[in-house]
Amino acid sequence: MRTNKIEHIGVFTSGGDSPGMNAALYAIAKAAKANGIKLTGIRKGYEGLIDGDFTTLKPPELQKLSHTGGTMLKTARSKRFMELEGRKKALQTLHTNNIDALIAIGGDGTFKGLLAFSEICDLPFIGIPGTIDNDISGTDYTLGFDSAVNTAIENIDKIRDTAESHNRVFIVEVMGRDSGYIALHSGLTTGADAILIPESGKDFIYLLDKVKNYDSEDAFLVVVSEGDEIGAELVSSKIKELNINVDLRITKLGHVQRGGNPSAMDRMLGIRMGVAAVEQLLNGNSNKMVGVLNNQLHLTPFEEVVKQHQVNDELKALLKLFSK
Ligand SMILES: Nc1ncnc2c1ncn2[C@@H]1O[C@H](COP(=O)(O)OP(=O)(O)OP(=O)(O)O)[C@@H](O)[C@H]1O
Ligand SMILES: O=P(O)(O)OC[C@H]1O[C@](O)(CO)[C@@H](O)[C@@H]1O
Repeated sequence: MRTNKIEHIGVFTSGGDSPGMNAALYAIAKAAKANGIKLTGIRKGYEGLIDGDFTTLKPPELQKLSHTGGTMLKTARSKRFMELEGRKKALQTLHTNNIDALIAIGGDGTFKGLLAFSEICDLPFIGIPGTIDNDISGTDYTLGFDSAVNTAIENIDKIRDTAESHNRVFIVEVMGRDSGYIALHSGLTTGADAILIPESGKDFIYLLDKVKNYDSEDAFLVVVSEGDEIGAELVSSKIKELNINVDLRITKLGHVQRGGNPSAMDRMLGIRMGVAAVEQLLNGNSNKMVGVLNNQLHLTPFEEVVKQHQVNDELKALLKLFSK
């Protein structure tokens, strides 16, 4: 535990934006003000940390933005921070501006960045998991995942309407990078006929078995994660090989899943984790991520966090049951 007094916190969002980031920033601003701490917003993730691209954050302004998607601090994927030279420049910027602690909201890449930074910088860092992918250990859900799933299901429901009207096969690709969480949640909750995720080797076999019996008098919906090793195009050609008469379309939902107002769950997650991040810094914690496990706030060291959050056996069993 650290004992140095913290008077000035810097906060930034990094990696892909995710709904709920603005709610977390509002909570951080509230908690900082309540504790008499100066708060500086760092724009464009690690890019702003390197360049000293700063802004002041005040609770009344953030209050009006906490229900919105995206991130008011902007975000970036920074090549320069991957290099030691960039990290050294960031360290210099922190010292020049008398920032004595950092809160980062981002995904596993962002926390890998903080781990690399901690080799040359001994200031305390706390992370908040903000990514739609839900691919982070140490929290049941990441900020933005619930909103992204809700956006995906709203769109898949719409696709079902047209698919049923035309008796078509639809392959809907959803985001998630290497993680199948968005596909699994959106596929199960929209009654998809098949769900393909990177974590399962059997899902494609279930699909082929099922599509053989497809009677062309109904819709057939496939939800495929972008990280699945087979991919939407190959799935399409395999289905056509089995049945050349199928009327098939591919829809890639893409970045629509990242935007939009955060769900109630993501707003609450942002508020809880934002306040906790400030409190944990003041408690002397460092190099840890705040998460929510079993509905309790939980701290996990960054080294643990960057190991991928796996789709668990219960969810895999559901995938099997609903795919057959
Ligand atoms: N090993 C590393 N060393 C230094 N910096 C890193 C490292 N890995 C990632 N970063 C920094 O963290 C940034 C954010 O990582 P990344 O682009 O992977 O997004 P992320 O935080 O995983 O979010 P998302 O899940 O939304 O994509 C990178 O652009 C890079 O600047
Ligand atoms: O917007 P970009 O940089 O193309 O990144 C897309 C990736 O970011 C995410 O939206 C969040 O990590 C992934 O689901 C997706 O693979």
